Amino acid sequence: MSDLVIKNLHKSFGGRRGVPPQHVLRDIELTVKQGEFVSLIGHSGCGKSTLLSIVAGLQRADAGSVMLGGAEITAPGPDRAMVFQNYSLLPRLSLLANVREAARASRPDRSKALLDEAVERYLTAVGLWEQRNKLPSQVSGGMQQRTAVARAFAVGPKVLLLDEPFGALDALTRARLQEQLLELWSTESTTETVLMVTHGIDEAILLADRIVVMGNPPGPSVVEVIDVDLPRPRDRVTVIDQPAYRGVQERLLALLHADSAAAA
Ligand SMILES: Nc1ncnc2c1ncn2[C@@H]1O[C@H](COP(=O)(O)OP(=O)(O)OP(=O)(O)O)[C@@H](O)[C@H]1O
Repeated sequence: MSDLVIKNLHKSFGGRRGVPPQHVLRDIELTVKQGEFVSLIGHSGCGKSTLLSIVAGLQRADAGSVMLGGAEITAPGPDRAMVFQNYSLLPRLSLLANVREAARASRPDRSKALLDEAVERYLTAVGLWEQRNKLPSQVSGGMQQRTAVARAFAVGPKVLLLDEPFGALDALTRARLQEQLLELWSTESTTETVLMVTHGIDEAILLADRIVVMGNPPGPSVVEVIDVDLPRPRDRVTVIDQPAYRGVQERLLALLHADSAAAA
């Protein structure tokens, strides 16, 4: 099984030239099971992006380990793909070339036919096949983010890491992209596990199987893990009437409010 297992993880920044270290992540113990969708939520600065980038292999922890399928993560790899808030497409490449180049570089052993098939499938799934020859500057922010999502799926990762990917989008575009993400994750891809940073309580409940509430230092990084016991597929209009939805929403609000009160 390709579970993602985080054990005893610590991370600080600074701590040189007489400046005390800033402890950002403290003693994180978290297992994300293969096939799970887990959201990370917490106030600004509690270390959500830092945790995601350690799982991506872009940063190293000071102590502890992150294992994927029994192997320790020490560097980026094609078994993980990350989507950032700010689109991060290459400006001189078309949407098609952005997706194709990332997919080709991450899996050079894939045949041209399989590569072309993956690129077309994911650009079509996010509704951008017709726009494929445009440059990022010629399309909207929402379209750029859809391209970034298509690119991440085309890489064929086991684990998708999403760092607040819809934060910069308007509500309608965000809703559409949430649906496309769920569709891709649940039906059309090799991607089984999703770890997603969000600031949106409703977004976390709509998408996740479990929500990890993170707190600001000096307390522990993981304050509570909440199960979202709502059947799938979830409909954003009707899901909010379910008692389980209200329960999770109230618990999240209480925890996040308590953390802001402690930080004040
Ligand atoms: N490379 C770095 N060097 C020094 N400090 C850093 C570095 N990266 C992050 N930090 C600090 O670590 C803390 C956590 O940052 P991080 O971006 O992980 O938080 P976050 O929870 O994702 O915040 P936000 O919700 O605002 O994006 C912040 O105080 C930040 O300034």
